[in-house]
Amino acid sequence: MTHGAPLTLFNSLTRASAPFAPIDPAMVRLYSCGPTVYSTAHLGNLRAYIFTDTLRRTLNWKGWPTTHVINITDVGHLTSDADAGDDKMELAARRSGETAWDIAARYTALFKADLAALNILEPSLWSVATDHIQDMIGFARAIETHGSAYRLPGGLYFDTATVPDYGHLARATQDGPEIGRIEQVEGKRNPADFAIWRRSPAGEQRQMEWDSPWGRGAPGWHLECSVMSLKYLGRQFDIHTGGIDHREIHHVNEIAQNQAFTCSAATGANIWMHNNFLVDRTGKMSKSKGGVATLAALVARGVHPLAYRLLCLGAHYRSELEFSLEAVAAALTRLKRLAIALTALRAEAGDPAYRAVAELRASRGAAFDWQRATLEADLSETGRALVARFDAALSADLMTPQALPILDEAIASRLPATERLALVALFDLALGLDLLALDRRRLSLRPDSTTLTDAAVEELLATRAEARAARDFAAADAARDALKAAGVEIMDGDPLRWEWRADLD
Ligand SMILES: Nc1ncnc2c1ncn2[C@@H]1O[C@H](COP(=O)(O)OP(=O)(O)OP(=O)(O)O)[C@@H](O)[C@H]1O
Ligand SMILES: [Zn+2]
Repeated sequence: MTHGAPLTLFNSLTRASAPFAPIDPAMVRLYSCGPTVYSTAHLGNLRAYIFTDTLRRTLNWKGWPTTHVINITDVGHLTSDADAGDDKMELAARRSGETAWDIAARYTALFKADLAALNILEPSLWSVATDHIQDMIGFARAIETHGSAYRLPGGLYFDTATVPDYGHLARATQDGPEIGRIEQVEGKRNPADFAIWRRSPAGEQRQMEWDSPWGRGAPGWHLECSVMSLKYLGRQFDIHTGGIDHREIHHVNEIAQNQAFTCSAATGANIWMHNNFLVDRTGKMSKSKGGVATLAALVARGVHPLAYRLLCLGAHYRSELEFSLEAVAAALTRLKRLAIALTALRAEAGDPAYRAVAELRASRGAAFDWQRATLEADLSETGRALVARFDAALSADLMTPQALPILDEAIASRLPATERLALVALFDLALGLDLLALDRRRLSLRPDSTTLTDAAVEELLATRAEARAARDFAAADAARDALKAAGVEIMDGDPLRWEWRADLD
């Protein structure tokens, strides 16, 4: 059963939005290009997964169960997407002195922790590239047998002239096609041809290398995603996602390989969706930039991860989003206001346990039919109208910036508290802000820059209260100033009494 308005999604293949029609309504199949685990994901990378989580939750919200695969790229991604440079993993290993395997394990774990902190649902499957080397060799052999690949001293290369309409995805979305901007290699048949399998250079030993019909070496990054998506989701599945940088090369080459493998014009996925960049004043956020660009760095400043999720939801996924500390601090303030309203609402409603929502983390892509049936059972006409408007916003290519104000409207409405709480729980199925568990205490994170402990704050507050009682205003002011200087927000008359202020310096 599907709910509400028809879901329209923007397809980069056609440059147009169209109503979504699943291949199999009993299971929508979704693949997201995963992280290259050579360093900590930056906030831009994480925007890509907040987008896929919103997509996945929206599909579930509409009543479709999903199988969602995210891969882990732990080999084969070169420093330039244009098929040139070093393998990012090998380079990181050389620089740090750790093994490439240890680096992959560490950054995979950190990436998963970041996703959990952002309340992103676990995919149905994490597929790790180095667990699929034999599959990749088999796939590449098939491509070679079909006449779409040729051997050069450097390895096995894909012949882009052998597939129909090579580069369509990039051209469809770009005025001046630049598909040929790829490493020049002696013997390549076409400028855009790319490596499927890279031989380890003579006399050089990679940490990650395997035997293959084309010599000892490693798979190309594009090959990995073709193999893992088709293996788990079938030769034609519903939706493939990635950042907009993948639209020009990586996904173009995945499509070409899929066509060569299946001997057809089919691209592998019906819909290719791309999130736009998180940018800062200097342009696209990328791993080479230091500073505040990671989730851990935000947390160190006392900014809760869900504030970053809210910031992302406040922009449409196809728009650039400019990151600044001020913007994420404003999102934190907005989240705190929500927390205050929701704490009051829970108290008023008598805290019914919406276990269906609490158990979402384990849902692994189940349709939200169960939760929705429970939560929508007793809605009034006004409540149903709010749900319909929220649904219409989401259904218009995931227009979260228009869905968020409807949440505020529901909370501020004159509906009974239990109904307002049900609406919050419903909307949170799609928004994933963990709204029922939000409280201000949880949102108040101690910035690393502060010199005070919680106990020291309590002590200074007690000193201030005593000084005030004794009408020693100088001492009271001194205590207040010390607290302020250490990043404490004093909230007289508030049951919380104080909280940490995010450090924006
Ligand atoms: N600034 C950004 N904003 C949004 N998405 C991004 C940004 N940078 C990368 N992505 C996306 O993040 C996902 C993970 O990419 P991956 O881990 O391979 O990053 P990367 O290419 O190594 O990062 P970088 O571009 O910083 O070197 C991809 O879908 C990629 O398109
Ligand atoms: Zn990919």
